[in-house]
Amino acid sequence: MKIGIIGAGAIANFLLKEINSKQMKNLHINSILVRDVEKYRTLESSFGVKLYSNLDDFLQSDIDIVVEAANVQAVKTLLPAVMKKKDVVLISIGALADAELLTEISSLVDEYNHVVHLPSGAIGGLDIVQNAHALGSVTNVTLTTRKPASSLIEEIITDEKVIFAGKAVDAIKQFPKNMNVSIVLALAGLGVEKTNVRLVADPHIEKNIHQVDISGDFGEASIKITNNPFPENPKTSYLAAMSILGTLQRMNRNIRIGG
Ligand SMILES: NC(=O)C1=CN([C@@H]2O[C@H](COP(=O)(O)OP(=O)(O)OC[C@H]3O[C@@H](n4cnc5c(N)ncnc54)[C@H](O)[C@@H]3O)[C@@H](O)[C@H]2O)C=CC1
Ligand SMILES: O=C([O-])CC(=O)C(=O)O
Repeated sequence: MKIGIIGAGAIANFLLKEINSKQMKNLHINSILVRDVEKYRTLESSFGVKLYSNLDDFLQSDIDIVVEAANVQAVKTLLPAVMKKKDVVLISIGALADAELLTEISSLVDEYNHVVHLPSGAIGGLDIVQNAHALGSVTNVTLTTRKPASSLIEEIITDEKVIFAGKAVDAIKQFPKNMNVSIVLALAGLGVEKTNVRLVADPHIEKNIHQVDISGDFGEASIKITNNPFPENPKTSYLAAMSILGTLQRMNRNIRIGG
């Protein structure tokens, strides 16, 4: 499968190393869309890719699928045009908290028949939420995220501080680089208005910890993921990048595990 990536940050570089440098079977990154081609020119020789700054040229290049690894704003701006031409894997899923964009994307899926893949990113438990919600009988989904205080706030604190408590739809507005997980969780179940979120800045941790609590007719579940952060971008968990790779690898398989 030939891949085009939007963005050239921590996640994109991880994918370039794992897929192109290690010559991963059945996957190859051919094209990267950036805003400033000169800034990233060395990627061409290091990883054998071609850089584009024009979306149409990028979409017309030799790629089967687009992987977005940029940010929420880029998804809002670029996704409708991408979906008319290619299947897409999104990691800045927070963009879909925007009800208008979600409606537009749903009608583009119907019209152009391209698939939108939403990897589980830095969390787990989406299988439980989706299955438990099959009869619409999930009553509560709460995400509690703890990140190192220095990656969230400038203020120096000695005790942990809750910096957000409320609905997923508001969490992503205030923390677009940290709360994408809350939106994939919401889309899997109760929606962005009914999925509860707490974001805690913790001066005593070095990992990104996500706790997902689910209850409903099925029973109760709690899943805690203690994520190693990316050294290049500590806001981002290593698992988020791995989840893109896993999603791409599973597309080639005919035995589907977990649904
Ligand atoms: N779903 C999840 O679990 C997670 C999602 N994320 C999302 O993934 C995104 C990427 O993460 P990282 O690679 O760590 O961030 P990063 O900040 O290292 O890299 C993002 C890159 O995208 C580029 N970019 C921004 N707008 C662009 C545009 N319009 N066109 C082309 N390039 C553009 C930036 O210049 C930057 O180089 C985050 O912003 C966040 O939205 C991050 C962690 C977890
Ligand atoms: O990487 C993480 O731990 C979660 C994250 O930043 C996001 O969901 O935006």
